[in-house]
Amino acid sequence: MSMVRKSVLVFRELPPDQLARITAVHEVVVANPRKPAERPAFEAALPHAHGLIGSSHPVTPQLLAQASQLEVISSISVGVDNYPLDALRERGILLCHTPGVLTETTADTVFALVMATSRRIVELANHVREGRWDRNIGEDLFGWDVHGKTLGLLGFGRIGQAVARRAALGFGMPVLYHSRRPVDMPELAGRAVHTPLDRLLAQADIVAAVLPLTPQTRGLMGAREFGLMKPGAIFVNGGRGATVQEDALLQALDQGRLRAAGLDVFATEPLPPDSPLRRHPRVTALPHIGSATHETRQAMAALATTNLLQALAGQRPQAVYAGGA
Ligand SMILES: NC(=O)C1=CN([C@@H]2O[C@H](COP(=O)(O)OP(=O)(O)OC[C@H]3O[C@@H](n4cnc5c(N)ncnc54)[C@H](OP(=O)(O)O)[C@@H]3O)[C@@H](O)[C@H]2O)C=CC1
Ligand SMILES: O=CC(=O)O
Repeated sequence: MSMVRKSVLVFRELPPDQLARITAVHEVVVANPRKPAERPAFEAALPHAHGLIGSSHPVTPQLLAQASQLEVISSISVGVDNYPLDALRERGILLCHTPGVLTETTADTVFALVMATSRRIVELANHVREGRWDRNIGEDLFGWDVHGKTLGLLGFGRIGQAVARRAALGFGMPVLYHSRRPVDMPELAGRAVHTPLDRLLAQADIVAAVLPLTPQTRGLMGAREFGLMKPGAIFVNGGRGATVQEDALLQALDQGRLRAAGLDVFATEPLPPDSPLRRHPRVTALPHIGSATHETRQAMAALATTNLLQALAGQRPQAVYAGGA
């Protein structure tokens, strides 16, 4: 690695072992701009930073304009919707991310939401916790089978395919998927079928979105799309909240068209206190925990640190999303 000491701004907590890898080589400021007390330190360090590493905070073009020395942003996430891609390209700044290391964990989370919504896990656990289990439950509390149901996947990249494997191989579910290009997945040998969006929505019992947020996917699921879903279908989102028009989702739930929704991601995060999604009886809401296990967050931090150090040493980083020479 390069012996030239550069300035690194860590804008989200990093595990100590990864932070130590950076401080061994570079000057480091740790300041999370989401914490008011740390905001001044973040702003003071930004103009000198050669590298940024972190996640969750949107790097706006205005913020980028203050970072005149910047060579690389290393995001501790696979999604890159928090970054101004055009401005980064114009300035030749590398954007690195963490694909692959979080795929299986995020697929587990998506599948957990499929199970939780279909079998009413949270509602029934609360039934016990709140002391309402005083006799055998009746039909009003029965759930719905997952095995054998048709799963419609919006997005069929790394995570979508990992969800499909769980569904098709573990639960005998036929899988339909929507993406711009068909994917050859011999492992599923015809059990995952590339399907136009409208047909997928009309045929799937459970629709799970694992899409990146882009100008094309923003608001993809609106009133028309929820209206095409089977009456009583379930909707799950493990990609990005803003791919869904939340008002339309709520309306589909309230009108009884959708049976339930399982959501790990929201248009605004954390979910605002007055959001009806917080307490809706047929919504299982999680605080964006797709990749949040000890093992996976450690692997993401390690990959992001490697990306950063490689970029600052003038090497091609392991996982570049965009930019650079
Ligand atoms: N909940 C959480 O904590 C997590 C959420 N995520 C989110 O999941 C997203 C997906 O991750 P990953 O699977 O690794 O990404 P990939 O890039 O591997 O997959 C993206 C998929 O989306 C499809 N896609 C992209 N644009 C469109 C479009 N306009 N219309 C239809 N399909 C489209 C792609 O296919 P094609 O290009 O052929 O259209 C591809 O199948 C991330 O970008 C991130 O936002 C990721 C990790 C954790
Ligand atoms: O949402 C998480 C990510 O890695 O992207």
